[in-house]
Amino acid sequence: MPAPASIPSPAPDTALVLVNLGTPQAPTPREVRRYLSEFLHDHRVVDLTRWLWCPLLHFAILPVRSPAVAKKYASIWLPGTDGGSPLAVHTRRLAQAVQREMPQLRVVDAMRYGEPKLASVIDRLHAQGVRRVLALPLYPQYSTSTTASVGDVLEKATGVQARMVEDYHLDAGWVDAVAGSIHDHRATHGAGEHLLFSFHGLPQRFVDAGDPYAHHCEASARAIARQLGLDDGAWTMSYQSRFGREKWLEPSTAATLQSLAERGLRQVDVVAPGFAVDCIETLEEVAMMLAEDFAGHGGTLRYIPCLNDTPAHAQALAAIAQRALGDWR
Ligand SMILES: C=CC1=C(C)c2cc3[nH]c(cc4nc(cc5[nH]c(cc1n2)c(C)c5CCC(=O)O)C(CCC(=O)O)=C4C)c(C)c3C=C
Ligand SMILES: [Fe+2]
Ligand SMILES: [Fe+2]
Repeated sequence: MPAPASIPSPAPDTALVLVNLGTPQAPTPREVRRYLSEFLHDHRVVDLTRWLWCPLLHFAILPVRSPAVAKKYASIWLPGTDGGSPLAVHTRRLAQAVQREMPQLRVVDAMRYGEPKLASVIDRLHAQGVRRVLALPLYPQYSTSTTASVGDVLEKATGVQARMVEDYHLDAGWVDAVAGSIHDHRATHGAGEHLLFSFHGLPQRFVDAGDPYAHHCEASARAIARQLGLDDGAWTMSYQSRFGREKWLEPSTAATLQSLAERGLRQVDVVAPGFAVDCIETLEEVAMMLAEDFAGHGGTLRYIPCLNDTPAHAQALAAIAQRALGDWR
C-alpha cells in the first residue's frame, strides 16, 4: 500500500549511523584494558612506529593505566538495566531521539572502538537490506585522529555505499543548540563571571601537519560566544585530557582555570562543545576533578552538560543528516 502523502516516503535501503569513539563494556581493569588496547593501537590515534610503541603500550601504559582509569569509569558509571558507560548510554539515547526526528530511515548508533562495533553494525544493516549508509561521526570538529579513523572503517565496508559527514563545527542549528543549552543553564543556575569552552586536546604535531582541528575548535567557540552575545573578555577556550609527554594544544584547561582563579574569578561556567555527549572526559575530568581543584582556589566551577539526547541536539543532527542525504543523488 502506498504511504500517505503527509508521511515522508520510507527509505528502508538507507541508514544513518551515529558514530562515537567507544568506551569500555564494564568499569573493570580487564575491560578498560581491552578498550584502551584497541583504541591506542589505531595508527590514526598514535602514529609512532610499532616497534617503539607496542612495548611501551603493552608493558607500561596498559598495565598501569587500566586499573587507574577503571576507577574513574566506576565513579561515573550509570546504574540500572539501561545503565552503563555514560558515553554509550547517551549515544544510544541520542540515536533514538534522532530516529524520532527521521522516521523515514533507520537510525542506529555505533562505536569506532568496542561495541557496538561500526564494522559489525554496517554488516548487520547490509544483511537487513540496507544499501546506503550515511555515517555521522559525533565529532563536531574534524580531526584525523577521530573523524578520519571512522572514514578508514567506511572505506573497508563491503556491500553498501558509505558516506560520512566530515564535520559540523559551524552548522547553524548545532551552534544554536549549544548556545541555547548554555543560555538555559545560566537562566536556571545563574551565570558565572566567565565562560570557558573546553575542548579535547590533540598533539600539537598533528595540527602542525595540517589537521584542521584547532581551527575548527576556535571557530566553534567564537560562533557560540557570538550567538550568546558575549564580549571578548567574557569567555576563553582551552584544551583538556592530555595524554603522554609530547606537546599538546594549549592552553590547557587546568592551567586556564588556575589563571582565572589567580585573576580573582570565583564563578566559572565550563562547557565542552567538542563532546556530543557526556563521557569520562567531561564528567570525571571536568565536573569532578577540575571542579575540585577550582574549589581549592575558593571558586565554584559550574559544568554545563553536553547536548546529549536533548530535542535541540536531535533536531540539529537530523537536519545535518537530511542535508547530506539530499546531496546524495
Ligand atoms: C594519543 C591519544 C589520544 C588522542 C590523540 C585523542 C584524541 C581525541 N579524543 C577525543 C574524544 C574522546 N577521547 C576519550 C577518551 C580518551 N582519549 C584518549 C587519548 C587520546 N585522545 C584516551 C587514552 C582516552 C580514554 C580515557 C583515558 O584513558 O584517559 C573520550 C571518552 C571515552 C569514554 O569512554 O568516555 C572521548 C569522547 C577527541 C575528540 C580527540 C581529538 C580531537
Ligand atoms: Fe601491540
Ligand atoms: Fe581522546
